[in-house]
Amino acid sequence: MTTTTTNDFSPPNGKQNPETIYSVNVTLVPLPHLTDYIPSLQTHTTPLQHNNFYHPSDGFYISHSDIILRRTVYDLDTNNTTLAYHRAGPREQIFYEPRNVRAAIVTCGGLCPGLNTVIRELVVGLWEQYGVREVFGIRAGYRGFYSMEPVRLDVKMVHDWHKRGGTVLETSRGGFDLDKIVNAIEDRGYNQVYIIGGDGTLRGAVKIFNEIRRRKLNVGVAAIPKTVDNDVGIIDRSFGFQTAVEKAQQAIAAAHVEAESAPNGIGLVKLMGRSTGHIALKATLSSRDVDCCLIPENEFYLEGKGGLFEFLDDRLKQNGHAVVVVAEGAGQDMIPRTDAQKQEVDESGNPVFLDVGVWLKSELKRWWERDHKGELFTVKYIDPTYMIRAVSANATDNLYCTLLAHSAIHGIMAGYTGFVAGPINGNYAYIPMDEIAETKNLVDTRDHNWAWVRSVTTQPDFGRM
Ligand SMILES: Nc1ncnc2c1ncn2[C@@H]1O[C@H](COP(=O)(O)OP(=O)(O)OP(=O)(O)O)[C@@H](O)[C@H]1O
Ligand SMILES: O=P(O)(O)OC[C@H]1O[C@](O)(CO)[C@@H](O)[C@@H]1O
Ligand SMILES: [Mg+2]
Repeated sequence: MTTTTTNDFSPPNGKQNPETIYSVNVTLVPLPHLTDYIPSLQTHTTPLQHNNFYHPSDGFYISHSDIILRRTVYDLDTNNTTLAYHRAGPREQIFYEPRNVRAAIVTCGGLCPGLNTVIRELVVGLWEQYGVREVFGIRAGYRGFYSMEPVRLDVKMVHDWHKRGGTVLETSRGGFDLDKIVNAIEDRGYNQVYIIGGDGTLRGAVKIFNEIRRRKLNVGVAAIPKTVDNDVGIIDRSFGFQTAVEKAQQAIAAAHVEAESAPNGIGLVKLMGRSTGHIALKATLSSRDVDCCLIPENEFYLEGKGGLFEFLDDRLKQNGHAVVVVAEGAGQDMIPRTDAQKQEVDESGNPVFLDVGVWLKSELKRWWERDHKGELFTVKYIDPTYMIRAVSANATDNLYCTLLAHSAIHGIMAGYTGFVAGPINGNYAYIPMDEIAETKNLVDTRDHNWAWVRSVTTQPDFGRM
């Protein structure tokens, strides 16, 4: 980056000095590489050089000095800094002989549209672009490394997997046993490990990578972030999220039809989002049928001035119907629960939620009975929870999954390890796993997206302003 600076940022007369140069301070985030702990590793020219379908021309190969800026928007009046990451893509020199590669692919955590596409494209990319012939699917998540026989994968087998929802390899929660997993990786002779999963999976992947590095194993580890909730930070969005939002709209449309077809009808839709309201937010913005969107990042209340009931009372008087979208993680603190329920966690240690939709439906009915006894009223509750994530990916997500998988392969082949492949401002980058495992992408209720939701719905701010 240039270091020349000037403080003359004044364009009001429309005449910007064409020679003005501004500066941005860039800090390049170091990316782990196998040669950090195995300095003797040999390089090989990539087989892409002789691939019938790729014709490497100028600019085809990415070099170690190609970077992607984390921030692309700057205010020239302030002292600007940004992090930068190594750019994803094929390298001319690689650190594996393809015929010696034994790759393992695992999917962990909940389902997400596009999982099968990522698996398919890892197999196809390794096979077609690099000539790798030993690719194994680990069954049923992390536990599969040490407790099940792997499945041998080939291009023919995975041919139509992108058309299928779920994960053909199967997935699970829990079962993370670091020693057993890394022992299995060693014993089975895997030298490339591709891990597809969400925040919990990424935290596990960091531990696997650290243990592999501690043992100085010649094994590259890459992760591809997966979460229908879109709660992984740094990257633009997670795959499958758009498909899920699209699917969620069908539920909202149905809730709207039900609500407007009844006197004082309320359509209530619960959408996924354990601790983030991204699906609810984007489905609300794109549907425009929603009167109120409730998310975990913005606490709400029911009774009194500025509460949900007062708002719905007005909306029913004005329009005769209303649609409420609630993210599953919203309002959890208001739902009465037993001590045992308070302690409940799933096999991965995630808290188990009570059904906010069921609770809200009964609270709405209680409110109406109390304040409007004798007047017609109906609440139609739609819970499409698993329907929005159990579908196959849409076209955009399928293409996205392909680029993610191929980026991961190129990175591992280039000797990088302990990284996540993902897009930052539209460009694919390699991000150290530990950095991404520590970030969380929450809805920022101070930014324009949430303001937009509020302006579209005119819902209350629940005391935030
Ligand atoms: N801190 C951690 N350290 C090691 N392993 C972990 C950790 N957290 C979770 N895991 C393991 O990662 C796997 C997936 O975790 P989890 O069930 O939380 O799903 P996830 O990856 O967060 O995906 P999602 O939440 O999108 O469904 C499980 O096998 C779990 O045991
Ligand atoms: O698959 P399970 O264990 O029912 O978990 C459901 C959770 O998984 C997710 O789909 C992804 O984390 C959440 O939205 C949801 O809370
Ligand atoms: Mg998770």
